[in-house]
Amino acid sequence: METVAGSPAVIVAIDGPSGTGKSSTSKAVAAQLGLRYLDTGAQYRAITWWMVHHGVDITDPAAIAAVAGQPEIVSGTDPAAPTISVDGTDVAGPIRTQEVTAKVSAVSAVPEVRTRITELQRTIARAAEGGIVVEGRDIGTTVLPDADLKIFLTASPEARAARRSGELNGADVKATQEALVKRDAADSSRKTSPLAKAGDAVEVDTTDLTLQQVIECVVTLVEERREGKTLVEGKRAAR
Ligand SMILES: Nc1ncnc2c1ncn2[C@@H]1O[C@H](COP(=O)(O)OP(=O)(O)OP(=O)(O)O)[C@@H](O)[C@H]1O
Ligand SMILES: Nc1ccn([C@H]2C[C@H](O)[C@@H](COP(=O)(O)O)O2)c(=O)n1
Repeated sequence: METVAGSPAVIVAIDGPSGTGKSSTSKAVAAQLGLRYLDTGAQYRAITWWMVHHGVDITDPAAIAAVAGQPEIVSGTDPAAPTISVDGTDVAGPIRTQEVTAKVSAVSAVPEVRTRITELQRTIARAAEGGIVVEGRDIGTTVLPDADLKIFLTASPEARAARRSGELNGADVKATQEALVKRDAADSSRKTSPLAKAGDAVEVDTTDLTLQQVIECVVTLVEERREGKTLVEGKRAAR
């Protein structure tokens, strides 16, 4: 399968803790290389929003599991304008509230939620004929273990908190850092498909890099992988 520009389709998995730059990097890389883009965190936020909206007790995993199949989540994968809706309602704004952020780790730890959302992610990735950048916490390990390229972004908690505080108009950096570290701990310690680096992922520490430098680094890695695929496919065609 080939992209419009004639390059082989690539599946790129980008994982890492919160605030390491996954969304900004993935969107920019996808836009630059003509790939689709999927924000899997937005999907977990969307199902969390639905649970809150329907009065489901977030502290009760059985209650969450019982209704996990009900919401219809739709993700738009244009990197220039990604969208997310639940049951036809645009939830791009509501999923970014403090309430959803505080509850998303508990909801996303429920195995029935993960099974549902993982199936959706695989369907979207399969449909992206020209290739896709998928970002999250378990993409390289669980969702797309055969991805052509796996990247694991890291950054110090201080750098991540400073970035997030800037976004939240000067919010208390210490409180932001505590909230980030708490969410990472919950996401890394859950039993089902925790936040983890795949054994074959390339780790990029973004602490002292600008966003532009990270984007350039990932674009280069994707292009190298594509060149490798072109060579392999060329050899196959010559046989
Ligand atoms: N290398 C960088 N240097 C400075 N700021 C950055 C860098 N990478 C990302 N940022 C900024 O940090 C903030 C968080 O980035 P982003 O949302 O891409 O992180 P994320 O890993 O997707 O976080 P989350 O998992 O919580 O969604 C954004 O404001 C972004 O512009
Ligand atoms: N593949 C994924 C993506 C996200 N989550 C959960 C854990 C995160 O805390 C939450 C929100 O993600 P964010 O918007 O901050 O990227 O969603 C997950 O479990 N698996």
